[in-house]
Amino acid sequence: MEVILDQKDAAGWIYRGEGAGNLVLAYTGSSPTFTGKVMRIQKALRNKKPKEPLTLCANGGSIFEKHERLLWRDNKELVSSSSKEILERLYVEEIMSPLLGAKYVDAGMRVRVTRGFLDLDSVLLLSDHTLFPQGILKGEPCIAVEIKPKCGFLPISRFIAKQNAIKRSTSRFKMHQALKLCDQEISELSEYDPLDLFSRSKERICKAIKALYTTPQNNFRVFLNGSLIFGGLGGGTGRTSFAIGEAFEDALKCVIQADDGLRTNSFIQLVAETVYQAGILDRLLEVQKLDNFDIEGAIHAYYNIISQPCKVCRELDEENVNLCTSLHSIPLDESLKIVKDYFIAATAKDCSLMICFRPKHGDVSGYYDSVYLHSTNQAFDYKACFIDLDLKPFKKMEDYYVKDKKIASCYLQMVNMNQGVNKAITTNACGNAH
Ligand SMILES: O=P(O)(O)O[C@@H]1[C@@H](OP(=O)(O)O)[C@H](OP(=O)(O)O)[C@H](O)[C@H](OP(=O)(O)O)[C@H]1OP(=O)(O)O
Ligand SMILES: Nc1ncnc2c1ncn2[C@@H]1O[C@H](COP(=O)(O)OP(=O)(O)OP(=O)(O)O)[C@@H](O)[C@H]1O
Ligand SMILES: [Zn+2]
Repeated sequence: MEVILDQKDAAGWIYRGEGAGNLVLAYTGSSPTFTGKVMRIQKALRNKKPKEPLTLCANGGSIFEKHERLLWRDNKELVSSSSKEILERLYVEEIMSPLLGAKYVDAGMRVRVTRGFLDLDSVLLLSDHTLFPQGILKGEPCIAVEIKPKCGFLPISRFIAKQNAIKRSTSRFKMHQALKLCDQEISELSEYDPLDLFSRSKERICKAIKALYTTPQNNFRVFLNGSLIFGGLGGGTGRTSFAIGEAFEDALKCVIQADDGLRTNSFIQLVAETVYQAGILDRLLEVQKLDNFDIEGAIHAYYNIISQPCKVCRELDEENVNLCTSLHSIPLDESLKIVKDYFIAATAKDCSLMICFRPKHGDVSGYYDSVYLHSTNQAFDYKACFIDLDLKPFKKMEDYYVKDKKIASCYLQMVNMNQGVNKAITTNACGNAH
């Protein structure tokens, strides 16, 4: 039976979180149809006038513009998507799920809504990944961690210009921190480095989780029974203060059986052990690595696809231009593959991972994977899922190139001025007092 959200279903949906593009509401009502679900609403679509069609049927019914249709031409269903929501769902199901593993991906269900419910035609219903499906073990506490890992590898593409060689030895996340600090998007540098989280070394994974706890920004959140208990709601947050740390330690009481002062460490160990043991990030890393030309190579393939003179080659020095010009004589199919892989990798570099835990009782082997926490002698069931696997707009390619240059040069500037980013925190390379 088709699910339709009606005015009578409007009660019980509460704010769960948001990003740049979407608003997420969680269900707390009593309807079994929506129990354990969240609703994901695209912000841009929310503001459409009632009479305006939600399905953007330009381009013969496809929501894609000309070049996007070319890019994704091997996937007929995707190309013929008539609304952004249909497209997003299909992209997750058809492209990301096979790459990341269906076990870790939830494409969700598109549900029609009546005008009395929301000023929309349809929304996406997803499982609430901060919870275990209801009814299995009622009354058990559920603790979930959300990690936005970002890019976990250093690029090795030969198309990286000499002046950007720093990209080969410093993670993009770390370099981006310098730009964010300059732009006052953050007030201090994160201690987190994705290279640790993706390292496959238990010690480095643990170091990464500790760093995320210390400086969560928009990369780390914790939920208890669906409510946020750590991290920023609807955005980032600064360094963890003593008071926040104490409140978190206290909130962990009902899940981690340890004395005061020891629970947070145990929780960090639990998350690190799970990331290490489950190998969840290994696949994500492989998908991120589909970007093997780096933006400095992929941008040339982009100009091939849009059949326009390459704005980048125009500005390169002689040494770089010779190498990059070669990319303008490759077959169209090759250009399409380079750019398509770049976009798939971009999704994988921007998604988040949710891992939900509940204490396990008895020795029974269950449906879920489990992890053992030595420090407290406790076993937990866990389930993991990637969220926010959105397709990035094709027209963002030029922005990606510009931002990449800006990130590398801002970082270098900071290093040069201060001989080390840490020193830059206090003197702030942008000249702003902090
Ligand atoms: O470019 P980045 O690495 O800053 O990633 C953007 C994210 O920034 P952050 O993780 O804070 O660095 C950014 O996150 P915030 O809005 O800063 O929380 C978005 O996720 C953005 O994607 P989209 O435009 O919403 O599709 C992201 O843009 P894409 O690069 O993934 O297109
Ligand atoms: N299926 C889910 N279950 C539980 N919580 C979720 C789910 N999907 C999203 N959330 C929560 O809502 C927040 C915003 O969702 P999401 O990341 O999809 O938004 P976005 O606008 O795409 O973000 P971004 O700006 O990073 O692209 C998440 O950070 C997470 O806390
Ligand atoms: Zn070029």
